[in-house]
Amino acid sequence: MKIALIGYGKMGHAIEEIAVKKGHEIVLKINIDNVEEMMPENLQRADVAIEFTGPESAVENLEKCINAGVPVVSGSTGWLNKWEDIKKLCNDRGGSLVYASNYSIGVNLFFELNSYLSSLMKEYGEYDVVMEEIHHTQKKDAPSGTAITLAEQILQNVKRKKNWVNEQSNSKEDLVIISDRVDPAPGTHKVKYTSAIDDIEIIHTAHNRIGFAGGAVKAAEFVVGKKGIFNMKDVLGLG
Ligand SMILES: NC(=O)C1=CN([C@@H]2O[C@H](COP(=O)(O)OP(=O)(O)OC[C@H]3O[C@@H](n4cnc5c(N)ncnc54)[C@H](OP(=O)(O)O)[C@@H]3O)[C@@H](O)[C@H]2O)C=CC1
Ligand SMILES: O=C(O)C1=N[C@H](C(=O)O)C[C@H](O)C1
Repeated sequence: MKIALIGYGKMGHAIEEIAVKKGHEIVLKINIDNVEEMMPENLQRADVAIEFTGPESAVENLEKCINAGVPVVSGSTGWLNKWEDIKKLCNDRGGSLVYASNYSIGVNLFFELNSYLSSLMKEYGEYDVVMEEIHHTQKKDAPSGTAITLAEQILQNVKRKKNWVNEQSNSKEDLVIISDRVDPAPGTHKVKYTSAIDDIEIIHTAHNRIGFAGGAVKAAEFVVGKKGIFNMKDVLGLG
């Protein structure tokens, strides 16, 4: 598989290492200093683009890939206020897109656990729920994309919470997400249910970026030859 790497930072490097070990070829590397090379004829040399840049650049990069007719796997977080626009563009152009706030298998299993635990907790109003995410200090967005996905799962089930907030709150209706920035934390997510009697806590701790990068390469292998919009549940067959 020929891969265009859009964003050659921490994740771009980790993805390159895994992709090359699996026998894939990196045919284009785009970073902030050579964005002008991201033209259709260059993108079209790849079977798939993998985009990990950041909140400010993701939307434009996705538009370029979709308009060039190149399937794209995006991991950038902090841009989902533009999700509907990207979805429409992808559908209108008959394109291919995989998006996940977190590509690691462990976090995707954790999502299943979080969803199940929150479905149990819908009946037990004596439990409050709070969240915490811990990442390295270079991270540009807060809360993390993964924390938002976890919060949305909880809000779907625990109806006593009305919305998430990224600050301390005295309102029982707010699902509080605390964001901590500590080096070199690759990514820790905690969901804690507390009552006067006991606490129940689930935690996922990434030890490095290998899980995210390996999942993104898996998603790229999955999307080549397919049309439409997919997520990691599709890639992993989690139904
Ligand atoms: N979904 C998932 O599983 C994961 C998602 N992420 C997300 O991926 C994104 C990138 O993370 P990470 O690799 O750690 O960040 P880095 O800052 O290490 O890398 C981002 C890279 O993108 C480059 N860049 C910035 N703007 C552009 C642009 N317009 N075109 C091309 N390249 C550009 C940056 O260049 P420069 O440094 O020169 O600015 C940098 O090299 C973040 O949004 C993060 O939250 C991270 C890990 C896992
Ligand atoms: O920026 C990061 O590093 C990470 N970002 C993703 C997120 O915002 O959830 C995934 C992972 O936690 C690492």
